[in-house]
Amino acid sequence: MNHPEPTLQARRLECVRSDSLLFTDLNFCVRAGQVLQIEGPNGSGKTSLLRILAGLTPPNEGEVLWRGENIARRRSTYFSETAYLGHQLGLKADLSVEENLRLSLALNGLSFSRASLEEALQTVGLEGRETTPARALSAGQRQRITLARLILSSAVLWILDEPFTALDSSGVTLVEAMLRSHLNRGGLAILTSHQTVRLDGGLIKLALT
Ligand SMILES: Nc1ncnc2c1ncn2[C@@H]1O[C@H](COP(=O)(O)OP(=O)(O)OP(=O)(O)O)[C@@H](O)[C@H]1O
Repeated sequence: MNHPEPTLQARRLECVRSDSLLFTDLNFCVRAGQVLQIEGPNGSGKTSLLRILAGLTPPNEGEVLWRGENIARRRSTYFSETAYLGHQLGLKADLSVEENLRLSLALNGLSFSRASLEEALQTVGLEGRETTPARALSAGQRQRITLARLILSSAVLWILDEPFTALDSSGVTLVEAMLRSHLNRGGLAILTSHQTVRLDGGLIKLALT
């Protein structure tokens, strides 16, 4: 079966939280090779929008389409093609770096070889840390575990909530490089960030108020 191009489309999205209307009639389309950066002040609804796009919360109105189909109707396919990096990193403090990665990828039915693990850890600056428990790492190093998860997931769509938080300048440069190679491979990404994201092209923006 031929799958339509990877595109994520928001149609007439509305979100109400705590009786406040965060956004309504929100429409956009993100295609392969593009990053959508969602900007807006604290409390404007960026995380709420990401959770809707990730299929974790239903919108009050409207729909999200992946490859032209409503994500609510094709949840398992959608989740298998998506990597969501939320505020909560989803790490188990007592598990090692490797165990955390194996567990989180297994939840999506994925596994990886020793060579892929070593390469991913090298890329994110955690080489030799396979057996270190997550609780023994710094906040930035824990964030880097989730970057390794992104690399190992081979997801087409990355949804990243504040991916630069806790990272030093080399970490910021690393995430930008990862985004560039993800786009070059035909991937797409949606992220929230208060800072400038340096890409070679493909960056589109959406401002919440
Ligand atoms: N689980 C929840 N129940 C009720 N209200 C919520 C919930 N989560 C968020 N809200 C409210 O929705 C609004 C938007 O929150 P959200 O986290 O989406 O904003 P944000 O733009 O990501 O903020 P920040 O920049 O601070 O991360 C806030 O006013 C918040 O109080």
